[in-house]
This record gives sequence, C-alpha cells and structure tokens, in this order.
Amino acid sequence: MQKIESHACFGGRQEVWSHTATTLGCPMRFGVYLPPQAEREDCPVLYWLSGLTCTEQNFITKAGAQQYAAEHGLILVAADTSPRGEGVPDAEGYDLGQGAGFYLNATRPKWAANFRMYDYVVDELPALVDAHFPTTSARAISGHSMGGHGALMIALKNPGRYRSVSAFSPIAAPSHSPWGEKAFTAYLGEDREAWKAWDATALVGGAREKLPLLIDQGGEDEFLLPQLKPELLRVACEVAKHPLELRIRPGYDHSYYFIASYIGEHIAHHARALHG
Ligand SMILES: N[C@@H](CCC(=O)N[C@@H](CSC=O)C(=O)NCC(=O)O)C(=O)O
Repeated sequence: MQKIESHACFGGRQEVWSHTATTLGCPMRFGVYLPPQAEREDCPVLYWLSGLTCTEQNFITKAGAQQYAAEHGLILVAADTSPRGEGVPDAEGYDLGQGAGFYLNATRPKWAANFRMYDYVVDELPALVDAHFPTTSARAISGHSMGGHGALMIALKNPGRYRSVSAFSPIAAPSHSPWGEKAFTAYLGEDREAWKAWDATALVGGAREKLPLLIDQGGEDEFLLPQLKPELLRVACEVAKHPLELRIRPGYDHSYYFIASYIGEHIAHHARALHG
C-alpha cells in the first residue's frame, strides 16, 4: 500500500492509495475519506462505484460527499472502474475495457485474467480497507450509472453483506441497454442466460434478502431512454415484491452536478442503516 495523496477535508482527510490487486493482476488506486470521528473510533464504510470513463478521482473531486460523511461519521471508499495499465486488455471506445469493467467477473479469454471487478469490490478491496483503516464491520454500497448498477447487483448477490444500497442513474437493466449488451457480450459471451447472474433486474426475483433499493434518477438525463431503463427494474421489483424507492428528479441530467445535489440525502440514508 502506498499513499498517493492526502488532503485535510471537513476536519478529516481525503486520501488516495495505490496497491497491487491480486484479483486484477495490476496496480490499482482507490480514494478513502476518513471523517474526523475516525481519529478516535472505528467507523462504518460506504463503498462508491463510479461510471464509464471514471477513475477514483471523479467521485472524490466532484460529488461533494465529504462534508456529509464528516457529519455522519462514515468512511467513504471510492473504487476505480476497471483494471488498468500496459498489459491489461483494452478496446476501442469509452464503454468497453479500461474504465468500463462493469463490476463483473469476465469469462471470455481476452478479459478473464484481469477483469474481475466483482471479486475486487466484494472481497479484495474491503479486506484491504479493513486491514489498514479504522473500520467497523458495517458496510453500505452506492454508485452512479455503470457503478449504480454495480452497487445494486452486488448488494442483491450478497445478502447480509451490506446494511444499505443506493444508486444514482443506474444502468438498471444492462441486458436491455446498448452499453450493457456490448460489455456483457465481450466479457461473458453471446449466451444471454449467463448475463442474468450480473443483471440487477434479472437478479431481483431471486434475491434472498429484501434489502430496500434507493434510486435517484434525473428526469432530463440524456441516457435515460436509450440506456438506463429504470422502469424495467421497477416492474421486476413489483413482481418480486422487492422494496424500491425510485425518485425521478425533474430537470436533472446524468452529470456529477446531479449527484452533488442529492448525495447528502443518500449519505443520510446510509448513515441511518449503518449506525442503526
Ligand atoms: N464520454 C461519453 C459518456 C461518458 C459518461 O457520461 N460517463 C459518466 C458515466 S456514464 C455510465 O456509466 C461519468 O460519470 N462521466 C464522468 C464525469 O465526471 O462526469 C460521452 O461523451 O458520451
């Protein structure tokens, strides 16, 4: 573990760390915000998963989350969106390969050795965080777009592991989204049955825990109709009687300006579950 950045922030510290990820076979960076409470006590952790093209930097520099984490005594961990670097496979376009890991474990030969973001986010990163920072065992997960879907999918696949889950503008049904279809075909192959294990809308019917899903979605989001399709998740939740609060926010787009406008509400939601 190597500390890359450290900044005083709302009475705590915003740091960036680098480490060698064994699940991904490459060096990785992550952001960690330590609230002032972490100087004297263990704190619960909220994991954040970003969207296409992002690194660990987008959330820590644009969302304005630190002030709310300081208020509620939460550690924030911002993961990168894929393995990276020379020797890691990549592809043309911003929506596949580096910067576009989709938080799954790839099975196709080109990608399978490195693109294991599911194992990284669920197991390797939390083990590292718990070993190096003053954490309690209470965890929550959230994210945006590709990462919003990643948070929902990971929570649905891991009953009991997260106290709460939320998402901004998730790619709610990736098997029915051009972004998701491109990525799932490349990482998992043509067999759509294999996709169901990585698609939150397909998973919700079989979820063993009714962890409530909180979603905020901008009403003027340019990707809402062609890519995000939260209505498909809403129907799946209704059929499965799975609790979902889907809030459409008129006037907001897909950007971090939207996230910054509502991140305080999401952090308060997670704090209630994590401190309860
Ligand atoms: N560059 C592309 C769109 C890329 C984009 O909008 N990325 C979003 C996430 S989209 C879904 O996962 C993002 O978070 N970008 C980073 C940011 O800081 O805004 C295009 O131009 O169409």
